[in-house]
Amino acid sequence: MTQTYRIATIPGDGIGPEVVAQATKVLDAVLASEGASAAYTEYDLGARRYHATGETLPDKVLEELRGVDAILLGAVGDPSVPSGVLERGLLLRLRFELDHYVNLRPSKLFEGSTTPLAGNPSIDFVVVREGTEGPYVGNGGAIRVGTPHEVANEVSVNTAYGVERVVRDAFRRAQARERKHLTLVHKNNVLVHAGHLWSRTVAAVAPEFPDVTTDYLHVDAATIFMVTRPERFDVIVTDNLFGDILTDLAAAVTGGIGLAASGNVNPDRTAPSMFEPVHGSAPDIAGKGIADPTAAILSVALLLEHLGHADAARRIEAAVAADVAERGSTQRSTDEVGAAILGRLA
Ligand SMILES: NC(=O)c1ccc[n+]([C@@H]2O[C@H](COP(=O)([O-])OP(=O)(O)OC[C@H]3O[C@@H](n4cnc5c(N)ncnc54)[C@H](O)[C@@H]3O)[C@@H](O)[C@H]2O)c1
Ligand SMILES: CC(C)[C@H](C(=O)O)[C@@H](O)C(=O)O
Ligand SMILES: [Mg+2]
Repeated sequence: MTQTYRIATIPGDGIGPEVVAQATKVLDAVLASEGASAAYTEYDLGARRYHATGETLPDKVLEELRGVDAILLGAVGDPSVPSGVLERGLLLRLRFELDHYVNLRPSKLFEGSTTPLAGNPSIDFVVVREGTEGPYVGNGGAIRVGTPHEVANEVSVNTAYGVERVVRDAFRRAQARERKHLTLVHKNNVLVHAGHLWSRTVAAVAPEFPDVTTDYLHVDAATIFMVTRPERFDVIVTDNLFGDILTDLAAAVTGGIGLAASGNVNPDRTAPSMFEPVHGSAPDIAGKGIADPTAAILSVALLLEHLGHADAARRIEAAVAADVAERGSTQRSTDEVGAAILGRLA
């Protein structure tokens, strides 16, 4: 029987639609070779919809999305919309409502990719970024706005439940990897309330995974090691904001933001997971046809892995690796990169 997956696409803003167009071609090709297919529903969400109707994520759309097998998102955010409106009202709302508590962001240095870290072929780590708590929850406010006496708060929320479930997921992922090493990244020398909850949780869960070694780094030191000794990392578990910042840095040292993929995963499968590049809508290059679609294509690999097609995911990664190895420094268009990767899958 042919399996048809219901895939929702949210191309979004800026370069989002450009990279999603390439990613769906790859998804179709790989699923076809597995005797499966994708039935797409495209959702027009983002700046255009906001200007037309004032909506960011209508409840009806959210309910429809709950019924799909997976979501593929391009990017959200546009200079014509006040900063935060789409990011919070659409992207973060999806992550929170669909309980994407594991924001999975792998970093691998593909041979031949451009990195400031010459001669470091062994970078291969994954950041498990908490996706539903921390300073992202919108627990804040401001008074006397616009006056010299303004006070603005953005309070980080860390629950024992939320920290434990993401820490346990990170341990599981570490256990499944060759090096079996987990690094907690936080700032428990200053953020003592949240930081100590994270540290205690890692210590409490560790005995369930006796073969996994652990260590701890303050986030500022973690940025040093990510540049000077990135090979020391295997699995990193960290909070929502530290994970956001660390994964842009990780992308920069492993071939650039154009290669960095992510999965907003609901490990309990109580709602669909959502896959998207780490990068944003890149207004500076949007519409020029030069965005690198590789991150979106590698996000499709994470999507396939989540749907149980691990071999297909590996084939996409191999096609990307082969393409990156021969890229050199010539600038290619979005279509050319997509076609080259697709060609290697044929
Ligand atoms: N997941 C998301 O949807 C997401 C992620 C990050 C930022 N954003 C939003 O995107 C907008 C722009 O944010 P930003 O400028 O801070 O980050 P960005 O990731 O959009 O761009 C940062 C830099 O990286 C470059 N870049 C990004 N993706 C690229 C690609 N595929 N190929 C080649 N170059 C690429 C851009 O041209 C830019 O110079 C903002 O509205 C922001 O909130 C959305
Ligand atoms: C746009 C923003 C809400 C988002 C985040 O901070 O998570 C982005 O930077 C990302 O990394 O996906
Ligand atoms: Mg980010």
